[in-house]
Amino acid sequence: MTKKDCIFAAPRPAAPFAFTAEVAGVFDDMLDRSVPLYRESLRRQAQLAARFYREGTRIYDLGCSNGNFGLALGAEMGARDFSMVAVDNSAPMLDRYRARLAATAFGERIVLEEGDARQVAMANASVVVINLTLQFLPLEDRDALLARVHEALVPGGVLLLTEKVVDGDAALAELEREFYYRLKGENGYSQMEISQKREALENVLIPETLAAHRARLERAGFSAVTVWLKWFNFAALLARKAD
Ligand SMILES: Nc1ncnc2c1ncn2[C@@H]1O[C@H](C[S@+](CC[C@H]([NH3+])C(=O)[O-])CC(=O)[O-])[C@@H](O)[C@H]1O
Ligand SMILES: O=C(O)C(=O)Cc1ccccc1
Repeated sequence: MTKKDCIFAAPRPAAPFAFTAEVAGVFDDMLDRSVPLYRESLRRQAQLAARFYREGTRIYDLGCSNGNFGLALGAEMGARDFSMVAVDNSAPMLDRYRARLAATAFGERIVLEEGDARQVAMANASVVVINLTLQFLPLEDRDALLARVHEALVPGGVLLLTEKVVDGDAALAELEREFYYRLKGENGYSQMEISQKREALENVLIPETLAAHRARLERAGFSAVTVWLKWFNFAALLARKAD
C-alpha cells in the first residue's frame, strides 16, 4: 500500500529531488496525482509491448521504479511466456518492485537489475520501455543511450518512450505549464507543494521539445516515430526499428 504524498506539503530545505525511500513509499500516489493519464498510458504501453513482443527475445524497462509497468505487462500477457529485464538505480524502488513481484504468478519472468540505465547491457530486445526516465539523465548522455537501444532491438522492435516535454514556443510552453499545475491543484496539491516540487526538480528533470526527441530518435537510427499520446507537456512516443 502506498501512502499519500505529503513530501512537499510543509516547508522543507531546498534540495534536489531524488528517488529516496521517502519517495518510494509514496510513489504510486505521487504519480497518480502528478502524471496525467498515468494508468492509461501504462496500460496501453503494456498492450503495445504484448503486441510487439517476440518469443525468444527480451523486454527492457529502463527506470522501472516500483514496477507498475511490469505488473501491467504481466496482467496483459496472461499465460504467455515472456522475459523482461527491469533496471533502476534506486534500491528502495527495487525493494518494493521485488515484494510486489513475489505476489504474482509471473515473478520469475522479470529480472530486476540495480544499476544505471546508461550502463546496462542490452541485446535481443523486441521492446524497450523508457517511461519518464530519459528526462533525468544528463542531456549529453541521451544520444548514446538511444543509439544503444536501437542497436539492441531486433528488426521491427520498438522503443516506447514517455517524457515530460517542453514546447519550443515560450507562450505555449507557459500555457502547458499552467494547465499542468492546474491539474496538480485539482488533484489536491497545494501551491506550496507545487512550487517546492518545481524547485526540487530544477536541473534534475530536464525536459526537451518533441522536435529534439524526434531528431534524436532519427539520429539513433529509428525509421518510424509516432506520438501516440500527448497531454499538454507530457508525450508518449513509439519508435520502430526497420525490418
Ligand atoms: N541513471 C538512471 N539509471 C536507472 N534509473 C534511473 C536513473 N535515473 C533515474 N532513474 C530512475 O528512474 C525512475 C523515474 S520514475 C519512472 C516511472 C516508471 N517508469 C513507471 O512507469 O512507473 C519517473 C518519475 O518519477 O517521474 C526512478 O525510479 C529513478 O530511480
Ligand atoms: O511532479 C512533477 O512535476 C512531475 O513532473 C512528475 C514527477 C513525478 C514523480 C517524480 C518526479 C516528477
